Amino acid sequence: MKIAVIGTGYVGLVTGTCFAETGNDVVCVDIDTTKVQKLSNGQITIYEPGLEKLFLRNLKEERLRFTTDLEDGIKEAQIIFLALPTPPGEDGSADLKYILGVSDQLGKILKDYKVIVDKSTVPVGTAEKVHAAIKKNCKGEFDVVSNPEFLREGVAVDDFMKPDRVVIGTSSDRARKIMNDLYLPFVRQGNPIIFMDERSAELTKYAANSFLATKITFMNEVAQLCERLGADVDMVRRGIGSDERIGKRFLFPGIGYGGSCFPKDVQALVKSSQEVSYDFRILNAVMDVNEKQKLHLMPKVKKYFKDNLKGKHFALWGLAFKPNTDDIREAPALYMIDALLKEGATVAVFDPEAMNNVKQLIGDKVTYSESQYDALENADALIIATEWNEFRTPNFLKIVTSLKNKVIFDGRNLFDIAAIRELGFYYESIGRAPANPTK
Ligand SMILES: NC(=O)c1ccc[n+]([C@@H]2O[C@H](COP(=O)([O-])OP(=O)(O)OC[C@H]3O[C@@H](n4cnc5c(N)ncnc54)[C@H](O)[C@@H]3O)[C@@H](O)[C@H]2O)c1
Ligand SMILES: O=c1ccn([C@@H]2O[C@H](COP(=O)(O)OP(=O)(O)O[C@H]3O[C@H](CO)[C@@H](O)[C@H](O)[C@H]3O)[C@@H](O)[C@H]2O)c(=O)[nH]1
Repeated sequence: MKIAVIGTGYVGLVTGTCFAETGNDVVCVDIDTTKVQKLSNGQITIYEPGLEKLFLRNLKEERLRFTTDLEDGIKEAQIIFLALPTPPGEDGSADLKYILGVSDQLGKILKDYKVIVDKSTVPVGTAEKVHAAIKKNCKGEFDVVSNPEFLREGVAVDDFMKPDRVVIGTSSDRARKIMNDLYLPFVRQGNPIIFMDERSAELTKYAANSFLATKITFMNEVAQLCERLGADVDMVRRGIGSDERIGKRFLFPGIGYGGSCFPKDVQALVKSSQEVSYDFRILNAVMDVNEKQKLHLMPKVKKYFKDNLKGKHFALWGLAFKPNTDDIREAPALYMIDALLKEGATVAVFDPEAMNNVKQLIGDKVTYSESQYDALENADALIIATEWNEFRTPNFLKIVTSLKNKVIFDGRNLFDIAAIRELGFYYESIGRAPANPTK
């Protein structure tokens, strides 16, 4: 099939590459000239495990190409995916200016029948708005389909190639058949393509993200209780997660959920609810708890240093909002950095992939280290914000020799309490008793 993908960010690039990988001809369109130039020259623009290999192979096979010219990009396509940003507007609702702007342009250039697919996360009713925006200028035939994307960053290729399910919202039989043919290679292992109406598909995406954010937040509140009641959240997590009705996944407490999706999508669903006079109370609580959770380590840090962080120097491991990505959107680490700097401390950071993005955002407010161990030089304590694998079994001897004090604040519960106690560290984590608290 011939496919166009408009927007070549995390979702667009993965979508375009994976469709090319199953033999389709894909043209990706983006307004960012530098990005299109780099991609056309075989230079990948995001870090996503496994993506570069597929990207290069399909570029070489000429099943994947990039352009800034929308008309050229879509002219042969039977299906046009919109993988455009839907950032929060001033009031927290999803801003549809990119989606509706491109829809408006499409209306002026569509000639023969095409399926326009909302891949972006968009509020209920957007398919109708896209339809109206295209229809305004268009005499040709087209259908608008909602096909929300559920991939996670860091495992995006796997999630896309082997999805738990594909959700397709359409009331057109013609579009349904085309979408079914396109996705068949991805669901051969038995996971379903679930067809529904457009509105239900749009809501499914927000409900999924909000449910997962609620699950994490619930565990973060359980962790708060554990700290106050002398229980261990890891034990409680295992105890409840083995009940199949609850499930083992997404029960890991930490310094809050971040990323480009959960924070904005929970907020957008609350806003959509308000617009139909419904107060989605549980989600208001989720947002409130998560805001506070991002700084959950701060009182512990301040308490250890007797409420005076002025002149203290910290090593911070992990900047990306989660491991295996360079994405720092709404990363809890950034909130920690901000809070530490406000207290008069200095920070040396290390992240395997996200340092350039942080440099672009906050420049020389922190120092950037060559390795996780360089960051420790002369630091008063180590803070861990992201659970990259290389932080899980570090060389503790190097940590001991570089740090001024044997002190670790761990926002992702990486270490075994008994082992770290043996090593003599003062160690604070989430929902577990501190190790060596008297030091
Ligand atoms: N990032 C994820 O993991 C993820 C997963 C599922 C769904 N989503 C949703 O998918 C959508 C896209 O997210 P993303 O993370 O890929 O965004 P992104 O910011 O990484 O990429 C968006 C791309 O669109 C381009 N763009 C903007 N205006 C354009 C225009 N007029 N024409 C062509 N290109 C244009 C930008 O230059 C950018 O390259 C959002 O709605 C998001 O909520 C994201
Ligand atoms: O047990 C857990 C699991 C995750 N997180 C945090 O939750 C955030 C989001 O993690 P994850 O969901 O793995 O990453 P995303 O790439 O943001 O993916 C989410 O958002 C995407 C965009 O909508 C959806 O497509 C995915 O299905 C959905 O999982 C991160 O800050 C994680 O640290 C936890 O704190 N505890």
